[in-house]
Amino acid sequence: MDLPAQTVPAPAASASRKRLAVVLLNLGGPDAPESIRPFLVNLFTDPAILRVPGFIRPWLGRLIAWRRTRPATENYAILGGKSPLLELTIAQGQALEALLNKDGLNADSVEEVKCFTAMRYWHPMSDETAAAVKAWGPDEVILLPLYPQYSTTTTGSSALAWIKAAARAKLEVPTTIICCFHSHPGFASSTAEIVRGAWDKARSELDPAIPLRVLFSAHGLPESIVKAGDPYQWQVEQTVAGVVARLDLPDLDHVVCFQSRVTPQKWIGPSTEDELERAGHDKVAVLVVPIAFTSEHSETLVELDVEYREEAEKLHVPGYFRAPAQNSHPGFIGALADLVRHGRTSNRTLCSFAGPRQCPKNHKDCPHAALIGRLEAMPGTPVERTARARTAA
Ligand SMILES: C=CC1=C(C)c2cc3[nH]c(cc4nc(cc5[nH]c(cc1n2)c(C)c5CCC(=O)O)C(CCC(=O)O)=C4C)c(C)c3C=C
Ligand SMILES: [Fe+2]
Ligand SMILES: [Fe+2]
Repeated sequence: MDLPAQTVPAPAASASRKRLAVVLLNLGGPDAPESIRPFLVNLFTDPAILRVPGFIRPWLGRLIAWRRTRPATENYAILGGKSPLLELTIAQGQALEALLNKDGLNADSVEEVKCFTAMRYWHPMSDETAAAVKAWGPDEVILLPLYPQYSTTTTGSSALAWIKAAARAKLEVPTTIICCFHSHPGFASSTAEIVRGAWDKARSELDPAIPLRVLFSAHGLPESIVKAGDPYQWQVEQTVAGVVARLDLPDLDHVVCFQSRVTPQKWIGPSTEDELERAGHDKVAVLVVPIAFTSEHSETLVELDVEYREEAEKLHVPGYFRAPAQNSHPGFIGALADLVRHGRTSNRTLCSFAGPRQCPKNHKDCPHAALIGRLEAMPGTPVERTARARTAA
């Protein structure tokens, strides 16, 4: 596969010039119709996603992927047979790289920053990217998930995949993992700016007599994963509270809901579809805000823009509007730059937007409780080396 953003010249070693590789972690999406099935197989055979005994997983995962291929193919056909996620993630990386190189990271040191992309379920995946990062020869690596809220199924899974790939590539440099930024002030403000713009536009198009309700719609999760201790739902609620506080819309009618249920188990709710039904019943228009995706992809462009819009019409919802995802919004890229700066100076292997653990104790799958030990115990990995160096210091 051609990876223009990651084919980089070999390092021109210089003692005074430090190199920082920022690896953007994202989910990935098929790049052609024939990639849809193998992409889904990668997704459904991930132990973080399909929590069944290991000997059943390859069979069951393939079966679920096979069943999902048809609806997924129909969805991706609307987008020309592929996901836009890679292009949008590369664009975010380019904007972040330009900003970090322009503004610098520390007043007292001159550094060169390069952004790379590692996708979890489709190319470029961690092994390819770890090799590209190694070839560039950084002094330090920062892993930056494009998921604001931590879930074992997303950031947790990607971080583990990266650490294993980095060990295979013998990429032995200090590595910091930014685990979440659900309540980062810059992230909340830039999201509020986007939502406020969409709100003002919707209001200007809507009959003033019709009330408008904001549906903050996040990707759902099976309830069993949340009950097992995954902090994702709690973190989504924190994001929404932070964004609403910055909207300057007193008494805003809003709700947090969850979309994209793809397995038969019980998923967390309320579902976005149920909220559309309630809006139809209450005769209020809706502004749907994707709150757990930072770029457009199949679930915003197809599920929100096509399927739920049609559903809203059927349910006689008197108006349907959708706020865009962050993509390369300057405020959002500024927030990512701040996370990188903070991660570098935190002196932590695992760093939230504010440094230490943010999740209340009952979320036992918070990475500060559940992931850090596993990462540090992986022999020969960059994280283990960072941990040892930090312990020694
Ligand atoms: C916050 C983000 C996400 C969480 C949490 C998440 C959990 C999760 N996802 C599935 C199954 C599928 N997800 C699919 C696509 C997809 N998922 C996310 C994000 C989260 N997933 C994104 C950004 C994308 C889109 C990629 C793209 O198309 O550009 C898909 C494939 C599409 C489809 O078939 O509709 C599946 C399947 C599960 C089971 C799960 C938690 C257990
Ligand atoms: Fe998903
Ligand atoms: Fe946490």
